[in-house]
Amino acid sequence: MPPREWAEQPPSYGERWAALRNLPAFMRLVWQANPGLTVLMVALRLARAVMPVTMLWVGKLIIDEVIRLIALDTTPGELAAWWQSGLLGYLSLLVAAELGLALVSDLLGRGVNYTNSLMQERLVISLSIRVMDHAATLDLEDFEDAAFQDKLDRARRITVGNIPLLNQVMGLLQDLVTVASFAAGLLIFNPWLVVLLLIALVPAFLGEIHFNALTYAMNYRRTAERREMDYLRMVGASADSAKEVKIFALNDFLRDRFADLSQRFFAENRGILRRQLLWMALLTAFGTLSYYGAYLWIIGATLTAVLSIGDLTFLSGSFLRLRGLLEGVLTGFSGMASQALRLDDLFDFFNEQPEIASPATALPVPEPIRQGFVFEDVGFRYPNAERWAVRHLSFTLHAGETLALVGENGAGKTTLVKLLARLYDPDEGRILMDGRDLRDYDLDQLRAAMGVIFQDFVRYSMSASDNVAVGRIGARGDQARIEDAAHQSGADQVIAKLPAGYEQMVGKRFAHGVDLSGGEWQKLAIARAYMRDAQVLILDEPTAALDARAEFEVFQRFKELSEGKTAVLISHRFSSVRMADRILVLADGRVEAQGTHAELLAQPGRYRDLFELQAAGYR
Ligand SMILES: Nc1ncnc2c1ncn2[C@@H]1O[C@H](COP(=O)(O)OP(=O)(O)OP(=O)(O)O)[C@@H](O)[C@H]1O
Repeated sequence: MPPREWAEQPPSYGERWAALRNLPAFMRLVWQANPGLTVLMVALRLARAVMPVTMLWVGKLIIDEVIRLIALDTTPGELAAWWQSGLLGYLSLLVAAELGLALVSDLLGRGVNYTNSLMQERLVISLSIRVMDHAATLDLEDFEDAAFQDKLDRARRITVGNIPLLNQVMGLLQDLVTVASFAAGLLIFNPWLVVLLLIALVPAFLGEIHFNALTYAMNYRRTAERREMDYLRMVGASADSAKEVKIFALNDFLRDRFADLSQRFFAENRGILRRQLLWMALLTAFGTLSYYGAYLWIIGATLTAVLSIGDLTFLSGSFLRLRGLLEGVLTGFSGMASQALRLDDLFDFFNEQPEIASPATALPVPEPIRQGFVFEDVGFRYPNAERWAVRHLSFTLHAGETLALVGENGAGKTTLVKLLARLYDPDEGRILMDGRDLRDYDLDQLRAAMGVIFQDFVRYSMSASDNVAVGRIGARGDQARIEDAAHQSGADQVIAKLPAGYEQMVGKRFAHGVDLSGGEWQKLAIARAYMRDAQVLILDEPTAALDARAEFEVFQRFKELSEGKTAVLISHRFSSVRMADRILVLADGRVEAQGTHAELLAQPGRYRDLFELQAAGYR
């Protein structure tokens, strides 16, 4: 996929037409969303497409027949006499046919709407699921990359609401068949009529494409701003930020920033719209002149008896419809091209492949892990970051031991944990598990063997029970296990106070949701670690909001329950850290010192300094 340099310049005609290459893939998505419905939708459209010309032709036959009848030498005066004369047989047949066609056409129209709406829903559901599934396979690194976020954002925008492209493609197919049927009718009379029509329309068509391209390019260029606008709108009016917005009186600041961005957007948009107005008015006037040229020929040919009155009505009817139809087809085409261009975003996103994946022949993760993990001179730098988050990091995490990580903010503790869980791969050095590179193992099994609770764990707006169950979502139905996990983290006491207990919706996002305190959320999150029951348990400071006693208890219990398991805990509280079998002091992304609490206190250094600082605070 070419990167989008369009940020600087609008897509060319070529690029827009090239985007139509996405249509087969798009129709495949439609087909996969529901094959039966797709067939029905196409069949109804095709049937509907040939109705207008058929009806107009029958109309022409009716007029010619009426004119033939009234021109007869002996015509009855009364309607009843007409009826009895037996002359109206053919005419009645034609009128009945016209009525029948009108009824069927109506029914087909409703059928088309029905299948369309259903198909829309199906497609939105199926695309949303695909986007979610695919996003789940991608690397964490991708999500931290702004360009990727823009891409994801655009892909997601396609899957929310309705997907105009489906209607456009189907409508266009229908219109094209209708146009072909009318054009065939015109050809019978005079091929030049068709040529005249095309000449009238092409300039307007190109104009339309051009302006669509400009608008798309502008929207594309402004993805980042649009994201910021969405963000401002959200921060300005959301439950999560309401508290701070009030306290800091941020509303005016947020609103002005939003207004400023949207004003720039608006001004640029208006510029394009004005130019479009001018050009399109000119081009359309040119088209109208050509139509009326054709019209003059039709009138002349009828006066000179080249055409019958029936032919005249058929041709003028065809002309009127064709004009509308062709304009529709051409604008439809250009609209479709710009929608198809947006599909590039979706397919780009689907083409994005994760770098962190299982190797072709993956090793199974040993059970139990016998030796543990060895970091060998590991270095890692976040994408686009100048600084190494960790570098020359070497240490061993023995199977079955509890290791604590301490260090000041930014020392690299969380990064170490992310590397251990293979959310990232090291840029330098390697990490071994039981003597083999972590990258050699099956990724799914590796992740299943790890239970990590991060400091910024997710507060799911779901039931309390589900908030625990996410630790091992496969066991969601196992209430006893959920309650046991909640008991071990102390979350059971939090849940006991909720009006609906385990079924209580927590979080403020939905009606009836009960919000929890920071510490209460943390207890729910820590229960996930017990729910998971993984070989390696990692708590990355999810206890910061707990009071000292609660944290002590959490870690005490964690230590007991992780007996024989490999565990890593990160905390800034020494009362908790000292429980670990071994402590690693990190500074500037490397190991500065290690040992037991007693050993580290016995030597001068950062650990003793920090410990004494904290102890002094409590005295
Ligand atoms: N997603 C990220 N993108 C870029 N840089 C990052 C990212 N996350 C962390 N860093 C940087 O990497 C370094 C190590 O961060 P890390 O989160 O591992 O520290 P930490 O020891 O866990 O800190 P804390 O005690 O504050 O949680 C820091 O300099 C930080 O700024």
